[in-house]
Amino acid sequence: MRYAHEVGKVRAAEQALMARLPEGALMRRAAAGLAATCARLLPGVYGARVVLLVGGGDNGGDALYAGAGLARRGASVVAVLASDRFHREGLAALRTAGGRVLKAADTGPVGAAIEDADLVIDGLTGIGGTGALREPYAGLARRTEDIDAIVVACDVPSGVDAGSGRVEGAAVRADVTVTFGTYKPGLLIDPGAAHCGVVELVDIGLGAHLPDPDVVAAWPVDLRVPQPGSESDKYRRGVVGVLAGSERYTGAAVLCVGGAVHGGAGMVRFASTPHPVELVRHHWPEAVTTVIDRTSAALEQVGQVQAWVVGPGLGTDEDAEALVEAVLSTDLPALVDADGLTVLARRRDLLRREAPTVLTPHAGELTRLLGNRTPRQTIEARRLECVQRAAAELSATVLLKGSTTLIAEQDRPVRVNPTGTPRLATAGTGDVLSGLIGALLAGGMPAIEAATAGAYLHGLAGRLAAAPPTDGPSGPAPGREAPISAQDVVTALPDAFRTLA
Ligand SMILES: NC(=O)C1=CN([C@@H]2O[C@H](COP(=O)(O)OP(=O)(O)OC[C@H]3O[C@@H](n4cnc5c(N)ncnc54)[C@H](OP(=O)(O)O)[C@@H]3O)[C@@H](O)[C@H]2O)[C@@H](O)CC1
Ligand SMILES: [K+]
Repeated sequence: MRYAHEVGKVRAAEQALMARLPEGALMRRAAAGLAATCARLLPGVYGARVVLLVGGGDNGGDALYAGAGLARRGASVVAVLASDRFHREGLAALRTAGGRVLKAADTGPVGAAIEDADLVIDGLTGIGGTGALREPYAGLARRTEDIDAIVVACDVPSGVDAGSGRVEGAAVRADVTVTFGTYKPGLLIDPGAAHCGVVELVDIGLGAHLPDPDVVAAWPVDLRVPQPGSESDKYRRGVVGVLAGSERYTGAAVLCVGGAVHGGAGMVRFASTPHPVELVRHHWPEAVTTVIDRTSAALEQVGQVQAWVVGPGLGTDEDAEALVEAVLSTDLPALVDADGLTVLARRRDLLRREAPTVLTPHAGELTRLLGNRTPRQTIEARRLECVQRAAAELSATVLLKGSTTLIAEQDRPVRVNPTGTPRLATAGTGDVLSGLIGALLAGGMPAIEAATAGAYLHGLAGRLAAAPPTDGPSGPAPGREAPISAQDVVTALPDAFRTLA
């Protein structure tokens, strides 16, 4: 797992630790870690051309001390000061080590130094950055685009909001981000995450002073999907019931059952109106299908299951509402998606239940679920805060889809899915995800684990479908990317599961 803490908690931990250390010791630890990474990235430190972009706070101080360290090892270091304020001891250390200093206003020399640099350290803003970068910070951040130098962000790429990953204007795109003490949420959540490059964590001794994390990113070793044992039969492995599709919308049902069939359940039961049932039987003969009378919404017709998935392509009429109500009246884990969420937006009373409920909205669906009080754009810009609020308000496990999928449950760290790909933003992939998570729920996984593993496997399947590994001289490597369909994601799910073994 990668653990991230809110900025306030990072600061509190730093205060507690600083109180026990000599003045400036923590910054020097951070700077030493930063300099060590830079030294590793350079072919050689002696003679390397290094530019420091230095803001007015301690992030700039880190960069100055790291630059001083590199200068002492023979690098040619130039600091560019973005503000009249700067870390005085840091600048003095750099000067003593032989570093040179420019002001951001010296645009000619600054531009030339950045163009010629082998490595640029971005020390403009760290956890103290707020809102869109102002000038001259923004201009300096833009100057790092399309340059030959390796760009190393100090703690957080400047322009990225450390707490949320929000990017409101210019922001540095780093090759490597060296972060201190713990990850910050903005390093794990897009669009911020996409600005970080490779993230390296430098231990500065904060660990003992940090509380439980606020955000965690799951890695394959953390995911425990149910494995069939020798005693398993199809019923013990779990049966998932899928209620999806309607005479008008049929594809969603086929894709949702596809996700469920590949999710490791012992059996998939599918129930709908005649046309989707016919199509599902054709595509997935392994599913047990039932034509149900939508008006009665009697789930006994479908047979015994251990978890329900309801919603994709279901429609939003009264019959659909009756089905959602029937599912949420059971004492079984239930996942509600797509049209089911539109129904829930007008029937939030149905969420009052004991059994686990997983909701899988995109930003627009979450807007409706939250009573249209939070516009879609706000949800997209403040994904972390909104998913936490939704989980608390709706008393459910909420998986918010997007370029970084987030999964929240009340009083637990928010899970961040690290396997997303923009290729997954295509029709029908959400239906595959809901079927997949439903199968994992039926297999007995707790809701947050099922949602986390489902999002991980789904994202990975998308990546594998877009770029299947090809054999190269040094073993399998990702091939070139191609556009993918939701069906391709279904087909790649077994390969995604195999990576967990
Ligand atoms: N505390 C510790 O023990 C340790 C802390 N460490 C390091 O300190 C960092 C935090 O330092 P920090 O608190 O000084 O804030 P920081 O990120 O430098 O930003 C403040 C500066 O940015 C400026 N600024 C802000 N927003 C802006 C904008 N939109 N556009 C333009 N400018 C903007 C703001 O300007 P002002 O508002 O003053 O005009 C001010 O000058 C942390 O990330 C880590 O690197 C490590 O050494 C480990 C030990
Ligand atoms: K920075």
